[in-house]
Amino acid sequence: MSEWKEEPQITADRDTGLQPWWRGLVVAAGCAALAGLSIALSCREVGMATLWYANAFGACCLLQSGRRGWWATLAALTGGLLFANGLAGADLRAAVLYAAPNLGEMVLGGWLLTRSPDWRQIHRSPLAGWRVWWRAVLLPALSGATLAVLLLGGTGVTPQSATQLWLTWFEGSLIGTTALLPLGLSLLVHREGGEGVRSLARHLVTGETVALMGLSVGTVVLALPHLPFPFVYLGLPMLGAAMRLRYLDVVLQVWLVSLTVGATIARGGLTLPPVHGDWQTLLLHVPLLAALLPPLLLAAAMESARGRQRALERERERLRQLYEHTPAMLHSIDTEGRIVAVSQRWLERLGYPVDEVVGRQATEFLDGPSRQRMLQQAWPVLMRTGEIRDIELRMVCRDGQLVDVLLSSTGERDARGRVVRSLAIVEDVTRKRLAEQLAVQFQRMSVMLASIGDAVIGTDERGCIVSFNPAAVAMTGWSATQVVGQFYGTVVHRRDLDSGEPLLDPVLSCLSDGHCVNGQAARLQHRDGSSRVIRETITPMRDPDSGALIGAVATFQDTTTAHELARTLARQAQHDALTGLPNRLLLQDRLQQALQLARRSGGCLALMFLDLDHFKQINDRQGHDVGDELLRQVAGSVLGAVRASDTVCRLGGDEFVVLLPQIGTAEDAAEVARHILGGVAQPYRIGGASLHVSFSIGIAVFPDDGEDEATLMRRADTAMYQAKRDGRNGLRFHHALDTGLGAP
Ligand SMILES: Nc1nc2c(ncn2[C@@H]2O[C@H](COP(=O)(O)OP(=O)(O)OP(=O)(O)O)[C@@H](O)[C@H]2O)c(=O)[nH]1
Repeated sequence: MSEWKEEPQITADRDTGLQPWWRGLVVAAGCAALAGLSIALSCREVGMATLWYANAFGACCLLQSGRRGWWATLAALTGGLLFANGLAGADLRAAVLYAAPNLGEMVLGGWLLTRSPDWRQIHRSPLAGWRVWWRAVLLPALSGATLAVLLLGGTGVTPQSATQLWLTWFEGSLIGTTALLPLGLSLLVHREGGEGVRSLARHLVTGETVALMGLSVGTVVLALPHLPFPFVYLGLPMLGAAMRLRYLDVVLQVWLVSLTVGATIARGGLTLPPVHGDWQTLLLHVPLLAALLPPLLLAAAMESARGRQRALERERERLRQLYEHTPAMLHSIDTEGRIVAVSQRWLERLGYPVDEVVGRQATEFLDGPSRQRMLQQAWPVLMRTGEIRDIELRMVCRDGQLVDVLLSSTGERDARGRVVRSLAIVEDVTRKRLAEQLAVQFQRMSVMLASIGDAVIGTDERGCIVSFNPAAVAMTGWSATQVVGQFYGTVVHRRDLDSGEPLLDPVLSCLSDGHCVNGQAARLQHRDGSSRVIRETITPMRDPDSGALIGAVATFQDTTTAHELARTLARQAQHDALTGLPNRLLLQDRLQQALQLARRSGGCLALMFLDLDHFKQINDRQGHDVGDELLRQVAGSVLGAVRASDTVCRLGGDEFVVLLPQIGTAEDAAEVARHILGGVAQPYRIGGASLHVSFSIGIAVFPDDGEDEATLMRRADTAMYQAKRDGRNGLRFHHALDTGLGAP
């Protein structure tokens, strides 16, 4: 023995928990028991030990003891062997001579087992079983038999010849170790795997195990005494059990069968073949070995196959779980296009139960155009190349909803390279497509908002700005980044057009009552201090589904030009173009207001008609332009003669009207008229000429001369004509026409 290699993985003995002396006692007792059993089963009639179990036990004990406990184990085994031989009647010398070859076998077997880890695979690899057999069974038996002949031959301890001794030793050791070593090694393997004794026992005591073991043992009991070639019959149940039972069950059965064979032979229940003694042992042991060894190898092969089968099933189950529960839409189809498997995600997204999907054509779940594309383009490519990538399709949910998908598929091929099935991954791109469409729409809207001439400002539900287009930037002077998050009213400063007072934030009122604020005109203050007139509209924005307010959009446009134009037009409509004085339209308006006031207050007003005297002559002599200028200067003179609250208007030609809205008496009006007459009496210097003009003035007084506009106008006109008739350059009151009063 060169070196005992510490086998780091052998842990059986190192954690038994037994005290060394107690363990030694157990080892010695076990060895003695098995040796004693073997001796007891020896067939004395033929002078041989049919099977020898102690060496298998010893090899296992040495294997599990490790390097440190090796000597103690060996000592215990020696003690056990000596005790058994002594008990069988051998003297000490004979016992020592018998024990020595057995110890040699144990050591050789144990050492060879530690050199190779094959024994751990014994239960699931026939090759490992074979290697273990010839290394730990055959070689030790050959060595032991040879050593026995060397030690015992010629000592008189045994009556057998050297050949007989070698044969009986070799065969007994070979059969006994073949029968027991696999059981011992299996128990060690199970113990290393953490399987307890109870679990092993529960597994062993099953109906099938007991029945098959009973069949094998019964075959031994029946066949050995009564049938020729009994081991042929024994082989059948043994092989049957090897195919059905676990390896541990089979090795236990092998050991029990060997025990039964040994017991049967010991009882003389075997009819030995009628040949010479040496041949008799061979013809007994070779068939027995042939009956015991193949079931062991077959059981390992079956265990291995079952292990592979279980691994395959686990793998298949794992793949099935992975397939069904992977968070992706998967389906598999056969060559006819029928769905054969589908993932949970696929079913959830399209809303189908699995039994409505499996077996149906995959194209049934596509809309019309997609079905055509699949059948005419994608499917032929898949069948030909075994692969298609990112085919854009539209699937139909159970409720009719459409789902945009990208389908990629890979074909499974048979041995001849033909596609027999394909696995498709379906990517739901509905949201992606929607997002793309929204992005395009958003871009278009952004361009539109940027291009639009009106300011467009979006706010959130609180009234804070969220978008601000370039027109708004131009009109307010704020940049979009400066205003986002600010209230509309703090950015868009608006004032009342007439009063100039700051206006409230219209977005806030729109958001509070949910109503549009339509076409409000206001003056917008630019950041640079300038202002412009705007017309703004505030519209609430609502969530299309819930109807809840989600913000507001304010739009306004610059209406400064239109506003100024309107004001100019309004002014032109009410004023005389030549003199800038109010015209008849405005006069009527003011007269109406003055009459209302006078009626309410009980006051008086006067309406004066003024007509230039002989103006035609000036026109004719000096020209129309001079006449125009004269009219302008005369208008200024009249204006200078009245108060700011009075209205001077030109009716047309050389006719003027003065409205005095508040007078105390008619004399007040006469005073003003005289003042006017005095004013225009001054010469006007126009174009180098000095021109003299005068007015004929007719006056009507409210309420004495009339109570409405038309009457007052008519009567003032009448009075004016009277003034003309009376010689011009004077004034006449209407109410004094009959009395001749009112002359200056
Ligand atoms: N330069 C100028 N002349 C005007 C304008 N409108 C009217 N006239 C002239 O004013 C004159 C008015 O003359 P009348 O009021 O009819 O007669 P008159 O010469 O003033 O004489 P009496 O009124 O009777 O004192 C006409 O010759 C018109 O052609 C105007 O806008 N500019």
